[in-house]
Amino acid sequence: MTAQLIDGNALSKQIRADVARRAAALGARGVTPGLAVILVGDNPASQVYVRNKVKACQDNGLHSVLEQYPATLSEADLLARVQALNNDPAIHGILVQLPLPAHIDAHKVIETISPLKDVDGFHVASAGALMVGQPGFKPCTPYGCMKMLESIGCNPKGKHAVVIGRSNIVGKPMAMLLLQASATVTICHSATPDLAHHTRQADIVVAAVGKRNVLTADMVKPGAVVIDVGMNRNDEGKLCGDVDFDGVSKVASAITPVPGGVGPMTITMLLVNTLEAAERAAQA
Ligand SMILES: Nc1nc2c(c(=O)[nH]1)N[C@@H](CN(C=O)c1ccc(C(=O)N[C@@H](CCC(=O)O)C(=O)O)cc1)CN2
Repeated sequence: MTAQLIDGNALSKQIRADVARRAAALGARGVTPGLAVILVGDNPASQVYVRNKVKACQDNGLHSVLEQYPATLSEADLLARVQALNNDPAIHGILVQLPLPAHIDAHKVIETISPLKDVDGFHVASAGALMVGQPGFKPCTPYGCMKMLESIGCNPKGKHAVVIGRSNIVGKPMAMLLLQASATVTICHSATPDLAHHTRQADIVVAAVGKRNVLTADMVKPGAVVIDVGMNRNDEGKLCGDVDFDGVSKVASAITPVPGGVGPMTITMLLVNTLEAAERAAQA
């Protein structure tokens, strides 16, 4: 078997075209969706991600503001900037790029963002809304993974999904979204004794650990759908995911690549959330 490739770039293109159409419709009513992106410090990967976010806004009719600060910015000053953006009517979404420098409490910063503008979906209010099935912003990466499943006609209802990883921004919300879609969900993590025992029973596996080769071909049920959220470097310095792509793609029915899979979808769903924030604000 050779797995179908779930192309995050191609799917992003389709979804972004719809975002651009809806943004134009909102613009005709005098509202331009606006995203503020805050970057603290000079992490090279974060610089690339925020630049890509700003460009994606520009390309699809969203207004964006990039605020860059030195790593020495104080927590109090960052909180004050977030407060100011909470009160700025031209800004519908606020994103603080992670990781933040060690002296800044990321939790405190995220909790300062208004839940109405929390387009990353990281605020406790957004997490709570997801847990109880109320409207709120879904974290972009797991939201993108759900769209990728939908794009290949994979309905999680009645399926067994195994999520590897329990982070607040990917693993836990991913499990909640799959549960909401009526999957039977198992969350595995670093203290799970026999990971392969669980993954071999899964119809859907989502790997979100941040470690190469966490999922190999012998751990996958033939025909399973595999979503790779990982972003690592191999020995040659090439970008790779958590999944042994070459091996697993011979067993799975569908698989996401790295690069070109979940990564671009993360930015696409940020655009979707920002647009939705602007649409909600225009209705209020
Ligand atoms: N405030 C946030 N911080 C972080 C998030 C987030 O969603 N919100 N996620 C990650 C980084 N991230 C977005 O910010 C992100 C990572 C990777 C990609 C991506 O498109 N990756 C490409 C490869 C890029 C490369 O060549 O290096 C791919 O997979 O094809 C997009 C967004 C942590 N911080």
